[in-house]
Amino acid sequence: MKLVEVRHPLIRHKLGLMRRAGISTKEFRELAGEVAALLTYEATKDLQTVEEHIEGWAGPLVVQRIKGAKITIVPILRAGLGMLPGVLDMIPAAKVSVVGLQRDEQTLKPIAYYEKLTGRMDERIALIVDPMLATAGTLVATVDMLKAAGCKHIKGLFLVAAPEGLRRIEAAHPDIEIYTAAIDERLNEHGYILPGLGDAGDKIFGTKQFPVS
Ligand SMILES: O=P(O)(O)OC[C@H]1O[C@H](OP(=O)(O)OP(=O)(O)O)[C@H](O)[C@@H]1O
Ligand SMILES: O=c1cc[nH]c(=O)[nH]1
Ligand SMILES: [Mg+2]
Repeated sequence: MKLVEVRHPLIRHKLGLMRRAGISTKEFRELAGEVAALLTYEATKDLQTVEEHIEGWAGPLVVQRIKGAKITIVPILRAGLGMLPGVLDMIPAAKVSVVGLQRDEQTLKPIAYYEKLTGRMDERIALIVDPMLATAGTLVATVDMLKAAGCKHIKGLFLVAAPEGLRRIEAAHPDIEIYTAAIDERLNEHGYILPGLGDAGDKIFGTKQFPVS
């Protein structure tokens, strides 16, 4: 499985700010969008371009245009919505395919409750976005969903990933690509990533926060 930990100084700085206890909803949201944009830049490096002949201000010239790659962004509700604006800043014309999954707090198994994919998934590159890859139950179920819809080219963008989850997704779906701002140490007994970010959904939406360590 292609796994890229994007160790760019801007990303490391912004992620460091996100890890502070007591960060405000506004700050967390802004930083989630900014890191998502930087991850998108990295994850789209291999898009192919073609030459296009245009009329420029000083005469004809040849420019580059992205070669017919159709992209759909796949935010996983709810926390994935926090990364969506940053990804759309980079790819404003992308179609958005929303999926909704929530982890059961006891079993840690994902419960799927929503799926609205755009058309022609078999022709598209899917960019899954979710801040946290913990046990990977949510990601495995999402990739299952996308493959069932015919999707063949899948990339996942995460703010933080746990080694346990990375091993699980590699075993289940070795053909996908993962881009993450950080590979953290481990999961705690509640399935939260350490040092992690805490509950990313709660931080993005300003809902209640549990002590989890
Ligand atoms: O890798 P896993 O162990 O499956 O955990 C990761 C999932 O947990 C969080 O979502 P959560 O279930 O809290 O839903 P929310 O976004 O609605 O808060 C997170 O945003 C991921 O989707
Ligand atoms: O650390 C974690 C794990 C799952 N979901 C989160 O929001 N944070
Ligand atoms: Mg949550």
